[in-house]
Amino acid sequence: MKKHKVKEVRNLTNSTFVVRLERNGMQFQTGQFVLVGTKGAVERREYSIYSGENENFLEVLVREVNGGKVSAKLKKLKPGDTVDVDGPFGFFKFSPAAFQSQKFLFVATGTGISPFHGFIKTYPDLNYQMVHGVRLAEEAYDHADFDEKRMVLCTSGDNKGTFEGRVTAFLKEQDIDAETNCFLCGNSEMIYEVFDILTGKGVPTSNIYSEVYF
Ligand SMILES: Cc1cc2nc3c(=O)[nH]c(=O)nc-3n(C[C@H](O)[C@H](O)[C@H](O)COP(=O)(O)OP(=O)(O)OC[C@H]3O[C@@H](n4cnc5c(N)ncnc54)[C@H](O)[C@@H]3O)c2cc1C
Repeated sequence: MKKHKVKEVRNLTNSTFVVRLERNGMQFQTGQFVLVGTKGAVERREYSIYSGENENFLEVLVREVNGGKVSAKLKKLKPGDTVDVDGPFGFFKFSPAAFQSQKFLFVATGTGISPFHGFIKTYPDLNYQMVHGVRLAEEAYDHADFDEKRMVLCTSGDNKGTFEGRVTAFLKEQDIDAETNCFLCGNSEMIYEVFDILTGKGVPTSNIYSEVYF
């Protein structure tokens, strides 16, 4: 475990924020996660790495969960504070060179967009479509960092996104090339449903990769 100093906390909504930490030389592959906790705390939680492999800082995107033990403490962090970080861990690693087809579909709910932010920061020239599902359009976390033409914002609680409804409803309407490499990240319910939609459209299970948050 290492101590990392907080450089900045950037609020994106009332409950969601980006914590920028000193990188301290940490090597990782985009898509991996770190365990983060406040200084000396017993409890730590997994957070996908939001920043790119080549940036000189380490970022995580966190949503404060109601009554959550760790996320509520992270919300109170200030520049200069220290957090405990372990890792990197995980197999949701992304390296475009590993794929024959260079067509990528990224599907996320809520803060599940975090690893994909890391992907595009690391590999800005990717041929991808990002489908992001949130309740309200204000939860379009840092969408300006993505290519506007490649982003679909699905909103289930207002009509201010590109598509009104859940990511599952959007995907059901799409033709998806079976060669597409599909990456899913977020809550388990979405992942199971999207998995069925994609396989139903002929995408082989070997082309589907997922990271479950809760
Ligand atoms: C591999 C991995 C990567 C993750 N990456 C991120 C990330 O990048 N950003 C992020 O915000 N979270 C991420 N999470 C979730 C995170 O690890 C914590 O579970 C979350 O911050 C809640 O922790 P807590 O201690 O505040 O709440 P707890 O006290 O542990 O739990 C409170 C309750 O909230 C539920 N819960 C957990 N996460 C959410 C959520 N996002 N929305 C609604 N309910 C939830 C739990 O199931 C639990 O019932 C990731 C989880 C995993 C397994």
